[in-house]
Amino acid sequence: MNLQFTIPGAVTRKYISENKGRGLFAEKSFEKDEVIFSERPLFSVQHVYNRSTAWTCGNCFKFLGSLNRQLAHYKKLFGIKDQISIPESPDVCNQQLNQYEFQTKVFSCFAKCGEKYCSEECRNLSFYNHHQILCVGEQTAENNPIYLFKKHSIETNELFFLAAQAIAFLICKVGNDDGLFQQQQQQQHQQQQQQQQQQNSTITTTTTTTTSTTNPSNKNVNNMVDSICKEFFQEYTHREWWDVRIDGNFTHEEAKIWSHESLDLLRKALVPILQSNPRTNNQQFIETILSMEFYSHLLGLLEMNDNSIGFSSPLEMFRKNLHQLPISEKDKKQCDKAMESVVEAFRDHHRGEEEECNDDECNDHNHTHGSGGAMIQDDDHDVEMMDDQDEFDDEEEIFPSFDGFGIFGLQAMVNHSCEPNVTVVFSDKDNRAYIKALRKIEANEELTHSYIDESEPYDDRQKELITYGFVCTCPKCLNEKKIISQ
Ligand SMILES: C[S@@+](CC[C@H](N)C(=O)[O-])C[C@H]1O[C@@H](n2cnc3c(N)ncnc32)[C@H](O)[C@@H]1O
Repeated sequence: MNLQFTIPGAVTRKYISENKGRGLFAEKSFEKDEVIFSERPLFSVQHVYNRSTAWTCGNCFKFLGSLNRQLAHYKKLFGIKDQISIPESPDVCNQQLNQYEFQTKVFSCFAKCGEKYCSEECRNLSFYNHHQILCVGEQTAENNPIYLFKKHSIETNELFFLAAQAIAFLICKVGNDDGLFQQQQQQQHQQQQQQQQQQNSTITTTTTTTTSTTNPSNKNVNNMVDSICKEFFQEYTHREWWDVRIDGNFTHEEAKIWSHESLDLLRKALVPILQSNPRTNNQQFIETILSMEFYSHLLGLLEMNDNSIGFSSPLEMFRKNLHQLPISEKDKKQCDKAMESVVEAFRDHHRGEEEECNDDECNDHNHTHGSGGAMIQDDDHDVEMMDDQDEFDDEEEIFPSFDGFGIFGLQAMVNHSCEPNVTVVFSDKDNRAYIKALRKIEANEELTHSYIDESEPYDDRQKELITYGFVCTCPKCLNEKKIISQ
C-alpha cells in the first residue's frame, strides 16, 4: 500500500503514550493558514443519500460537466421539461463568470452500471483499483450478490461500502499483474538469489523462480497478502467494529448481525471472482480476506480512522453570487430563469428530507455515518443542513454539496484536541485533503484536530469522545473540568 508516516521536513509520526498511541508532529514551524501537507484518500465513498443530488465523479468527486450540464442533470432528475439554460458567455464579464464555470467531460463506466467519471484517467483508476470487482453492470439481476450486498449496505450501514472498496482494492492488487506484484516477485527473487549465494548452490534457483512466475497462487500470494494486510492493520488503530461503532443509533447486537449478513453476501459475490483468477485462487487468501475476523477489524479500523469529505457545488456558489456578478440585468434574469424550476424542486426535496428526518427521529444510519475524525470541508462552506428548512434566507443551500467519507493515510494519525491547531480542507480540484495550521505551530509540536464540535459544553464533548474510546485531557478540557469541580 506504500503507506508513509513521515514527510521529510514537514511532519513525522511519533509514539506518545499507551493511552494516546501515536500522533503526528510538526518537523518545523508553520505560520497560521499555512498548508502543512496534503494527501489523497486511500479509500473513499459518497454518502448514499447524497448520490442522486450531488452529481460528481465516481473517483475524484469533482462535480461533473458544467453549470449547464449540472442543471440539465437535475432537470432530468426532477422531470422538469424547460430547456432554459445559463447564457454560455454573458457579454459583460466573462472572466467573472469563469470563476464559477467549469468543464469536465462525462465518461460512463465501461460496463455501463451508471457510475460516471470526469476523465478517462479517473475511470481507469477506479476500475483498476476496485470497481472491476464491485461493478453491478448494466442490467443487474435482483439476485446478483453484489447488488444484494449494496442493497443491504444501504439498508443497514454504508461503512460496508468502504470496507468492500478496501477488500476489492486488495483483490485487484493481488489479481492484477501490477507493479506491486512484480515488486514482490523481484524482492523474493533477490532474497532467493542472496540465499542461494550464501548456500553457494545452483540447484534450486531456476525451479523456484519459475514457480513464482508461473504459479503465483501459492506462497508468493500468501506473502504478499500477509504483508499488505499486516501493514494496514499494524499501522492503524482497530478493534472489532461492534465494539467501536460511534453511531449510537444501532446496537452492538445489530452491528454484529449486519456484519455477518454483509460478509455472507460479499462472500457469495467475491468467492467465484477470486476462484476464477489463478492469481487469487488461493484458499489461504480467500479465507483471510473474507473471514469475519478480517471484516470486523477492517470495519473497526475504518470507523476509528475515517474522515468526512465535503465541498460545495459550483452551481450553488454561482447561484449565491449571481447578483454580485458584474453582468447585465438581462443575463442575470436569464440565469435566474434557468435555475428557477430546479431551485423550487430542490426546496421541495429538502423539505421532504427534513420531514422524513423528523418522522424517523433521524435514525437514518446512512445519513448519520461520517464519524472518526474531523469534518473536511472547503474553505467557505458549511456542509451542515439548516435547522429550519422552512425559513429560507440567503444562506440556505439549494444545490447540495458533495458529502462523503474516506480514509486518509497520514491524517488518520492526527489525534483529537478541543483546542485544535490544524483544520482539514478538501479540494475537489485535485481530490486532496489539505491540512492547514489554525495558528502558528512550533517545530516538534503535536498536530491536533477536532473530531467533534468543540464549541459544545464539556459534558457533551466527553460523551461524544467516549465513543472514540478516550476521555479528552486537552488543556481546554482540563481547565473546564477544574472549574466544574470547584
Ligand atoms: C484517528 S486515530 C489517531 C491516531 C492514533 N493515536 C494511533 O496511534 O493510531 C484515533 C484514536 O487515537 C486515540 N486518540 C485520539 N485523540 C486522543 C486524545 N486526545 N486523547 C487520548 N487518545 C486519543 C484514540 O484511541 C482514538 O480512537
